Amino acid sequence: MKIIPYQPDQSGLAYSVGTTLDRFIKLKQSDFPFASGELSQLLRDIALAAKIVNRETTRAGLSNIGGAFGQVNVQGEEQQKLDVIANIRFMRALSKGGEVCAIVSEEEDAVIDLQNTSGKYVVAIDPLDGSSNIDVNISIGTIFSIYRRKTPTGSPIQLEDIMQAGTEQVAAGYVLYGSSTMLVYTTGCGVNGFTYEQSLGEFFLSHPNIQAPKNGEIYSVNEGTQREWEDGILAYIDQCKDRRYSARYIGSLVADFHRNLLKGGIYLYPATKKNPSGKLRLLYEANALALIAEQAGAMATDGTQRILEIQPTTLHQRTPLLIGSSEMVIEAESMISSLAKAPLL
Ligand SMILES: O=P(O)(O)OC[C@H]1O[C@](O)(COP(=O)(O)O)[C@@H](O)[C@@H]1O
Ligand SMILES: [Mg+2]
Ligand SMILES: [Mg+2]
Repeated sequence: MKIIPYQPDQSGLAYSVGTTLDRFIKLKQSDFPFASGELSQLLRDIALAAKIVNRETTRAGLSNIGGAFGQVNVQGEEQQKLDVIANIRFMRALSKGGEVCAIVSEEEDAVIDLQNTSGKYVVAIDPLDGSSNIDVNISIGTIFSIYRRKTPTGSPIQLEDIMQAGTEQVAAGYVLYGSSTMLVYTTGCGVNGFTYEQSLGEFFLSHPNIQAPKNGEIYSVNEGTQREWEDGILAYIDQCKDRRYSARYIGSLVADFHRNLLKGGIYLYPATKKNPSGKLRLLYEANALALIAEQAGAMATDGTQRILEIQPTTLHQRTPLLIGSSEMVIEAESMISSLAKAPLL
């Protein structure tokens, strides 16, 4: 009988493709020498809620949870039933874990104080992104940002715990409920993507150390709003067309961002007459994706300023967003600054 030693993975990484999210989180905890494991547990709580929301989204067409909820949220947008369900699922997961003291959600007017003064973390979340796509079976997502609270634990939460710039995020991620379900996140040490294996109920590492292409040939913008763009945006999109780039726009930020992150491209949601500060929300849409973009070597700006450096002043603050391959974002930004801003029609 021959006995041979097990040959471990040759990649040189402490983890390899096929590693479960749980195991990966545990291995990565050593990146934070003083970490107590609470952030790791929080990421697991989010992953659990994502699995539940995944279950709800995949059967929405079969049950009575598709369609409008019959109310508008604080932004004046019609809530879908799944917006409300996803919000409940994430709220439950985040409040039960014990690591979180406060939550900012797209679906809640005010900050939700969990009355858990020992919780170290604040979470900002868009529980269901791209919800207008639910009933037509097109990819949707969840976006989250995690901040460490500024004030000491044991004391009531304060405004400064909530109103933190994106640079203060300790982790951020998104879940994409698409042709497969993926969870992509960063803790500031690169970006990793996990694909959900439904029958096993596990997320597995499928996209280790994601690196965004520096350049690309895809532009993503809602061209229906073109009449309201400033000159710099018009000129940049014209140039994309001159170069015969491909136009790709799903209308789910997570899905549009994810495609461009992997393939190379730029996503733009500029200011328009209807949305003079842009449409996307700083705290629970732009910041998380901006951190992921930067960690993957891409960029995110509002046209003049790095998204992560914007100091929020209101909870549901909006921002113009240009995000994606670094060379494309730099070019768009320079066209915006070189062309005098024409007043919006
Ligand atoms: O329909 P528009 O104006 O192009 O807006 C699309 C954008 O709005 C959003 O749907 C907003 O997200 P919510 O569904 O979470 O409100 C983004 O996902 C998307 O990129
Ligand atoms: Mg959204
Ligand atoms: Mg939403």
